[in-house]
Amino acid sequence: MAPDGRILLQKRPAHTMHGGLWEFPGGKVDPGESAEQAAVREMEEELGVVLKPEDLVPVGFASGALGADTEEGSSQERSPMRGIVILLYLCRSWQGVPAPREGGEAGWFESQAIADLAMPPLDYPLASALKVRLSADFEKSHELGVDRVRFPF
Ligand SMILES: Nc1nc2c([nH]c(=O)n2[C@H]2C[C@H](O)[C@@H](COP(=O)(O)OP(=O)(O)OP(=O)(O)O)O2)c(=O)[nH]1
Repeated sequence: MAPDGRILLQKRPAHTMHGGLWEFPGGKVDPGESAEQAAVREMEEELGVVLKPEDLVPVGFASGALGADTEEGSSQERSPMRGIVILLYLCRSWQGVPAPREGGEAGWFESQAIADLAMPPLDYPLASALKVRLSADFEKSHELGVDRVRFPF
């Protein structure tokens, strides 16, 4: 999240599952990694920015069937279902300027605009969890008289 409250999302490459849809940046956890280590690694690999694991604030999670709403998903329905759980973290500080390294597209969005984007199914509940979290942060900063967090809803 940028200091002005905008959130970075990236567009999934056209040829992949959910291709062309906007998603929260991230990727799969490798064996032996924690979720936070995976997030730090993926942000460096995909966007060229360095995050500290301690700067990651858990926001929420979403779970469902892998590839739901896709052709891949419907073919998987005939085999044992493979589940997917996505964890969303908020990070307000990093080193470097985020830019897609793998030829994709990234964009900064006002948080209230995210739910109007075309996204894979699990990114919608993640966007709702983010909205709740930012709202709580705003209320808290308001109570404390701190004008640290912009709340655009
Ligand atoms: N963001 C998101 N991904 C989803 C949803 N449903 C679903 O099956 N997926 C899949 C797409 C991807 O295969 C996987 C996310 O892994 P990923 O971000 O590492 O994407 P990827 O497999 O295309 O990339 P990579 O591992 O080759 O780098 O989860 C969803 O609702 N949101």
